[in-house]
Amino acid sequence: MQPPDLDRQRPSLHQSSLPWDVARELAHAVATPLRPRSVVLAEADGTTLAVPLVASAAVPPVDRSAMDGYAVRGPGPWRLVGTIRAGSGLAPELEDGQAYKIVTGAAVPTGTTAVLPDEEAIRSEDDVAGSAIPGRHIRRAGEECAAGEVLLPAGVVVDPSVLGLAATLGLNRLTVLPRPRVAAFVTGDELVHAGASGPGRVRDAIGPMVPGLVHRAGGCSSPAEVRHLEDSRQALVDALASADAELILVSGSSASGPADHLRSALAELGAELIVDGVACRPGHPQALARFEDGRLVLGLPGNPLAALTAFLTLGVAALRRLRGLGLPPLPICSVPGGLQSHPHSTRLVPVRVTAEGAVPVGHGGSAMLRGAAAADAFAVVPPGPSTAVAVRLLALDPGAGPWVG
Ligand SMILES: Nc1nc2c(c(=O)[nH]1)N[C@H]1C(S)=C(S)[C@@H](COP(=O)(O)OP(=O)(O)OC[C@H]3O[C@@H](n4cnc5c(N)ncnc54)[C@H](O)[C@@H]3O)O[C@H]1N2
Ligand code: MOO
Repeated sequence: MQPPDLDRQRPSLHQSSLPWDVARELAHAVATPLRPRSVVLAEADGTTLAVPLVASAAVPPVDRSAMDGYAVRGPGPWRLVGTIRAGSGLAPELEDGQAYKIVTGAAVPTGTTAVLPDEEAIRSEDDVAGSAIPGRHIRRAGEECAAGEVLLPAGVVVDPSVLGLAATLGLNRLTVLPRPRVAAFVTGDELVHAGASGPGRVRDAIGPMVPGLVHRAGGCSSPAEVRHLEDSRQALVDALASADAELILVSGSSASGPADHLRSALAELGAELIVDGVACRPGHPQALARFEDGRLVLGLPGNPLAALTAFLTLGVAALRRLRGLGLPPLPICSVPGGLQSHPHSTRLVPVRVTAEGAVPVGHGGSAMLRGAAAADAFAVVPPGPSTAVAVRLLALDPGAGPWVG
């Protein structure tokens, strides 16, 4: 049974639209951080540390050579007594006047007073001479950290350097907030997934954007998870009811046309509509809803640029909270030529970020991606009667650091 009156009972989008900043903050506030779990390092990239990263032992664990050369004891010349390779165990103690040939990173024998680099060594058959400054070229045990030292606080995003550090510490697993799972559905009977657009056929431009956006925003999805749904409320209801993900994206179906079923499907499933339109251009029909079980549904407008701005506005905010992260302030940048404000809506204008400031690239209409493809960020132009000469930047890459601009 379809409840056809649900759409008519709604206030118009213009009445229910929230200011852009309010909508973004709300999307962040309504999400609940995921539960921490232990994952192997290979699965931890992009997750969030749930507990501080603590050194279980000193790094390095022993004094090591920082150069290929000779571990020596006392003043030279030294008699060569052996060779220490990268995988050699600890060599016997050095005595005054003795030297070992050694490679970078190998443990220096007890008693070593310095390492003499190859290029500073004067070699003869069994001896080596040169000027070895005491303590030079030895990486001391505990130089990087002592046992028990807190290296990173909880809340840090795990990136390749964190993974390398964890491995250096001898860890095999990390306790993290995992990447949120994101399911995605594109709707529209006119959509095709190969070949060109034409009368009655529109090439899907949103599906191909989703996996990369989701990954950069710290979620996980795969191309196989972007499913095309026929334009029917029942198909949408079934897909929403069974989607096993913390965030569900639905593109199209967000406005008030005969095939726009998102809001009525959400109502039928008892979802709470949290954002019902955002006062921004493009992207104003975007919506965010929450099921009782906590799953969030983000309605992306069908126009591709509007879908992109909606994901970067509400989707990224919700994902950050699911990952246990705050909503970072957006960097501010000057606009040399100024950008005209809209009287009631926040404008999101594709710009390139240059040394001179933000430069609009044009082609920022809601149905076109040409501007976004050439841009680094959206300039966030607040509503009002004026021309903005400085704007906040919403990065097109949601994984980019806050120093962008
Ligand atoms: N009476 C009203 N009509 C519209 C309103 C409104 O407030 N009142 N808002 C307009 C705005 S703004 C937008 S944005 C769109 C949003 O429409 P829907 O989310 O319902 O999406 P559709 O109607 O399915 O499609 C709109 C447009 O985008 C094309 N499309 C859809 N999906 C894709 C895709 N995956 N890849 C490429 N292009 C796609 C679709 O063919 C349509 O041309 O509504 C306005 N109308
Ligand atoms: O605001 Mo629509 O989202 O113009 O494209």
